[in-house]
Amino acid sequence: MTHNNMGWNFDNSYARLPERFFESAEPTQVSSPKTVLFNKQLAEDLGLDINELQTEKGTAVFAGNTLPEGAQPIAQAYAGHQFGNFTMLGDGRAVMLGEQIKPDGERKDIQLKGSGRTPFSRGGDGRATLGPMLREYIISEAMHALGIPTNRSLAVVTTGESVMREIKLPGAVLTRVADSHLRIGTFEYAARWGTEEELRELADYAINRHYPDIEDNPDQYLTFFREVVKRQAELIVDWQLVGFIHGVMNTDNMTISGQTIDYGPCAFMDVYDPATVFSSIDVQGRYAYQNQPGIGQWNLARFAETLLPLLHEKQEHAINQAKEILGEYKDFYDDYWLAGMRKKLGLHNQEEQDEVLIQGLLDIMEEHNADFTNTFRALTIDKPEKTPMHGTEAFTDWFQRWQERLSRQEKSKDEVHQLMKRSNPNVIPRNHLVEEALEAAVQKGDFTLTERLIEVLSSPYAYTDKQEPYTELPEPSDRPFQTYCGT
Ligand SMILES: Nc1ncnc2c1ncn2[C@@H]1O[C@H](COP(=O)(O)OP(=O)(O)OP(=O)(O)O)[C@@H](O)[C@H]1O
Repeated sequence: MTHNNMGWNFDNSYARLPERFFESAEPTQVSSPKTVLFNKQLAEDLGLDINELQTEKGTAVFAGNTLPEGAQPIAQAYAGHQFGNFTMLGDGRAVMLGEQIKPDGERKDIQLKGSGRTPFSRGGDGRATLGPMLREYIISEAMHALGIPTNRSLAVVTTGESVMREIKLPGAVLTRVADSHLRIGTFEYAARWGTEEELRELADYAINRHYPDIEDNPDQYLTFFREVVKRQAELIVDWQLVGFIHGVMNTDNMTISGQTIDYGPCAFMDVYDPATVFSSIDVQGRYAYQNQPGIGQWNLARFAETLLPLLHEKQEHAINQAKEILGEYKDFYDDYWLAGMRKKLGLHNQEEQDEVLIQGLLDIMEEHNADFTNTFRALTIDKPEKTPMHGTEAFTDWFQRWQERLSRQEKSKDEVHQLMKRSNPNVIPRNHLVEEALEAAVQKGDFTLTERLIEVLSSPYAYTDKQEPYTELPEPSDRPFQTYCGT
C-alpha cells in the first residue's frame, strides 16, 4: 500500500460513461474545516491510511479543500419521481471524488455531501448543515451494523462556516461511501433525455458493476430487472423487520445496487403503528410504514418503464414481460418477510399457520401501543411481562400458541434464543437518543453522546449490559416525533 497518498486508489469508471450522465464539479473550499467524526474501521476496509487521514491533510480531503491523487470530481445527473411527480434533479450538493478500489478489489464510490454548488444546484446553496450530516452518519452506520444494505459514512467535518436555513446553522460535509450512486432516477434521466444507445450503456454499466453474474445471460436486461426487483423487495423487508421508515422513497432515492440511500427524513418507529409517518413534508402519508412495500413496487414500475426499449423491440411484448416480473415482486416480498418474521420468533422451520401466528402478535401489539423493537426484545430475553399487553387474554392465548409452535420444532431452547438474538436488535437508533446526541453536538460542540451512540449501535445484537440504558423508551410526549427535510 502506498502511504504517501493516504491509500487512495481511484479508478473512475462512471466518468467514462457518456458525458450526458455527469458534469465536472470541484468541491468548494471551506474556511476552517475540522474532522468531528471519522470511521477508522471503514477507512481500513477501504485500504486507506488511517493515521494520515487523521491529520490536517485528511481533514482537507474530507472538506473538499484538497483533492486526493486520482480523484476526478463530478456531479451525477439524475431525475426522479418525487412524491409521484417527475422532475429533473442531479447532485445539487454532492460531488463524487471517484471510485476507490479496495485491497480486495471491490469498488466503492467516495462522495462528499454538502461540498458546495454544482451545475445541478438550481436555487440551492450546495451546502449541508451539521445536524443532518451527523444523523446520516449515525443512522447509516447503525443500519450497516443491523446487517441492512446501505451506503456508509466515512467522516463528517464541520466547515467553520455557517449555512443559512431558517436560522444560521453550522455547515458540515459528510464523506459517503456507496456501492454506487446509480438510482432508479438515473435510468429515468437516461430514458427521458438520452439516446437508446446511452440507456443501453448505462444498463450495461449497472449490470457489470452490480450484477456481473448475469452479463452473458441471453435475456440480460430482463434478468437485470428481475434482480433489481428482488434486491429492492429484500431491502424493504429488511426495513420492515426493524421498524425503519425511510420517509422519502422517491425514485431518486432508490438504488440499483439495493442499498439504502438518503437518510433525510427517516426514523425508526417506537410504538408499533403501521400508519406511522415521521416526515413533516409527507402530509398525505404516502411513505408511511405500511405503504413502503407498495411504494417499492410503484418505484420499480417506473424503473421498468425506462428499460422497455432494451427488453424487446415490440413495445407491447416488452410491457408484458416487465409486468410479469413486476407481478413477482409481491411473492418475493412476502417470502422474504415471512422468512424474516419466522426468525424473529425463533422459528427454524415452516408451518402453514405461521403467518396467522405472526399477524396475531402484530395485531395485539398495535392494539396495546407496544413498542416494536422492545416487544421482540422482551420475547427474546424471556421477559414477556415487559410488554404492555402482558396479562391480557389475547396475549396469553397468543403466547401459548407460540410456545406450542416452538415445541413442535426439534430445536433446543438455546437454539431458539440464538436465532432470536440474531434477528431482533437489542438497540436501534431511537429518535430521542439521536436527537439528544445531535443537540449536544450542534448546540455545544460536544460530540461525546454522538460517539457513544455510534459505539453502542455498532453491535445491535450483542445484548450487553452496557446497552441496557439505550433500550429505554422515551418519555411519552403529546407531540409525535417529526423529521424535517431541513438540510
Ligand atoms: N442545499 C442544496 N443545494 C443544492 N441542491 C440541493 C440542496 N439540498 C438538496 N439538493 C438537491 O435536491 C435534490 C433532492 O434532495 P434530497 O434531500 O433528496 O437529496 P440529498 O439528501 O441532498 O442527497 P442524496 O439523495 O444523494 O442523499 C437532490 O438532487 C439534491 O442534490
